[in-house]
Amino acid sequence: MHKALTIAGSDSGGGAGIQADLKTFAALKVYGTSVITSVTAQNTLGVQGTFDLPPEFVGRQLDAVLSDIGAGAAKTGMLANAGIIEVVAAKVKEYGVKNLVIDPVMVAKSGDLLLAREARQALKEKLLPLALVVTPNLDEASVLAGREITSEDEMVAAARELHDLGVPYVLVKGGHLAGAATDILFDGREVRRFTAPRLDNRHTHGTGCTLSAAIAAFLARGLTVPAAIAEAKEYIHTAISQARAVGQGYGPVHHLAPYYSWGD
Ligand SMILES: Nc1ncnc2c1ncn2[C@@H]1O[C@H](COP(=O)(O)OP(=O)(O)OP(=O)(O)O)[C@@H](O)[C@H]1O
Ligand SMILES: Cc1ncc(COP(=O)(O)O)c(N)n1
Repeated sequence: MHKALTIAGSDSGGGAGIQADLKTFAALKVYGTSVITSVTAQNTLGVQGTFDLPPEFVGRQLDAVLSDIGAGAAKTGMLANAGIIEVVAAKVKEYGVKNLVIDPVMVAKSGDLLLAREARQALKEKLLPLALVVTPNLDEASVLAGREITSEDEMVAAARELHDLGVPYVLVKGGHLAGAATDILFDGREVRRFTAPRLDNRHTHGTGCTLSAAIAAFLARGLTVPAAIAEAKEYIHTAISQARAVGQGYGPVHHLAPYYSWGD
């Protein structure tokens, strides 16, 4: 059985975080396990509150999953603070977790902080070197590179710089740029572009979470990184194209669960 682990925050609204990741794993027929870092009170309008779990308890969840079930691939999302980043890094090393996808979540689409500002350095120094793939959006790439990234050329330059930090595959996502939705992958040798037509749909809550979970799911299934990204890109494109209003704000993308459909 293919297995993937998500280490992320809970979104009570069901659109992002752990919930998006587990829906993605299920739709891609990968057995999903979860380690919750923080519980958010959240809906389609924004984040009303966050309650971070003690790092020690995040560690206990990691021990529970990794000592028994294991994971062919793992992803991280919201990590909340430096204490949690440190315990995740330690356990990834202890259990030799392979195929780690890091979605360096910092701020929700609604503008709410999901990672303490003072933890950004810990993310860069302690966790990034353990990643196989990192998937920053434009804002996250700007923070990690230390300057504004606003064009495709700058995305390529940022991908090269992040690769120099020791990440084998850097995927800078261009979802927030105008025009086609193009993501740039740098693997230390060549630059590859993954492009899809831009969809005119405001219901894009959880796109980043879903993309990184889909990459982890396809890695767990044994695909190479470029192949996993190509498949994940197709998955997120379809998921955005089928997204509907749920609640009054930005609705979640639609997960293509194999055994049921929306109904009415
Ligand atoms: N309107 C759109 N049409 C097509 N693809 C899109 C659109 N918006 C985002 N994408 C794609 O969705 C994926 C996620 O990209 P995005 O830049 O939105 O990530 P993100 O900002 O981390 O997401 P989130 O806002 O959920 O944290 C990328 O592959 C991106 O190209
Ligand atoms: C628990 C959690 N994790 C991640 C996101 C980012 O997703 P988005 O940028 O689509 O709000 C979120 N809103 N909540």
